[in-house]
Amino acid sequence: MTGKEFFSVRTVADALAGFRPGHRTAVEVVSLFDALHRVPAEEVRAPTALPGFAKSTVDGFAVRAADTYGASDGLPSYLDLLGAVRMGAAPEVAVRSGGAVAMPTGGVLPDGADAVVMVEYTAETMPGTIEVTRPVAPGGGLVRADEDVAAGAPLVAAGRPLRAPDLGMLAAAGVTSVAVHARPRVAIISTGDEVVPPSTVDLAAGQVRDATASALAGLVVDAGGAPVIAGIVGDEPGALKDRLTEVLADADLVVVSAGSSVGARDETAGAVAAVGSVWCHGLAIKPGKPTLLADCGGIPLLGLPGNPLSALVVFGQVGVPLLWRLSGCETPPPAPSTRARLARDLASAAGRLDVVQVRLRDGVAEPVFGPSALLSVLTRADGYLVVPEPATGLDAGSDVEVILYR
Ligand SMILES: Nc1nc2c(c(=O)[nH]1)N[C@H]1C(S)=C(S)[C@@H](COP(=O)(O)OP(=O)(O)OC[C@H]3O[C@@H](n4cnc5c(N)ncnc54)[C@H](O)[C@@H]3O)O[C@H]1N2
Ligand code: MOO
Repeated sequence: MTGKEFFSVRTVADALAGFRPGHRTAVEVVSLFDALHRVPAEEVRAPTALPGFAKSTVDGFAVRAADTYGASDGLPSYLDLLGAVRMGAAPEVAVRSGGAVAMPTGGVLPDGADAVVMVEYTAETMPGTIEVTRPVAPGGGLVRADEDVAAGAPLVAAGRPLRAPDLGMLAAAGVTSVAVHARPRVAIISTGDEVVPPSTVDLAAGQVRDATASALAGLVVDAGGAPVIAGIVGDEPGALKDRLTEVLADADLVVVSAGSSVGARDETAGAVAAVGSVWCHGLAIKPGKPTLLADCGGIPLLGLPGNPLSALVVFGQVGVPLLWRLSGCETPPPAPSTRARLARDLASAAGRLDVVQVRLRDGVAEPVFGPSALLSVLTRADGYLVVPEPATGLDAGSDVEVILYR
């Protein structure tokens, strides 16, 4: 059909605000070793205080701080050496006024002590007596029993992906498993008669190997999802609808690439309309306008442009936040970024989000231009910048934020 236009074009901001999945994935309990970047389904509180005992943070001597006041190289404080604390054991001796107990870093602070003076500021000039040549303030050289976390205080928050230190904190608290949202299952369907599996050795005229599914699977994994490669569907009428019906039974998000433009064989919109309700057809983004968002009985569906570059850009802007939300995380973890100086003017249309690939050289962001038909535009880029929806462009020399690929 000719003369077709996109209907119901929406902005990316609208899509992020208004196209929200109603459901979250189920909750499962995983061990700490499987918990990195997973999203806790509930807050975890510390069963007990951490570290749980007042401990020395230096090698030295547990003392009463007041006994060291005014100490200097010229006029040291002399303290009786009362004993030593062993690592991993309760102190067998207390500190009294005028006394000191030898301490390893991490040892339990003996009763009566309120500070630990570093060994560097002491000397054992005669057996049984130490000289202290620097004063230490109360609380110096130690951490309190509840200084890391108080009993009952939050260890990790619900909805924030777990980072490596969070796993350490949970382990320290004796929490060895954690309830997280299941990885969203993302069914990835490629469409088009010309698209053949990547394993195809010899291509017939006009055939292309499926580049999009593998690349999308990478983005899905990166955003904590579980990709399910759901194959290639040809252009014959009805085929896509049948495949959609199958994959919708077992997916949290369905992604269909190609076929959502305005060409004669662009079947996606029709097939999607048969299994769900189309939320928008056409997104105000460049590249990536031929995008379709639909709700299929509570399962969000993303119809992406055929050009792999455009498909990946749109998935990054819309699919990735959607995936995080499905996993129970409302605000996706920020991608690493850097500031740079824009090398040249960039034009854009107001109301449209432009995603511009850039290379970075010595703090300068040089746009990588090229048609969306070329995937190499993405593989050559170090990152991308966004010309926001209200802007009509950016001037050469502008300070821009570049989101970095890793
Ligand atoms: N008259 C117009 N034509 C086009 C417009 C337009 O607005 N008016 N938009 C262009 C843009 S932008 C894009 S993007 C494409 C998107 O069209 P479709 O989503 O219908 O995708 P196709 O036409 O099927 O494919 C486009 C291109 O990508 C190749 N392709 C598709 N799938 C894969 C895959 N899995 N792996 C590798 N390559 C793939 C396909 O062979 C085509 O070359 O429409 C423009 N046209
Ligand atoms: O939007 Mo097309 O998606 O520019 O290549």
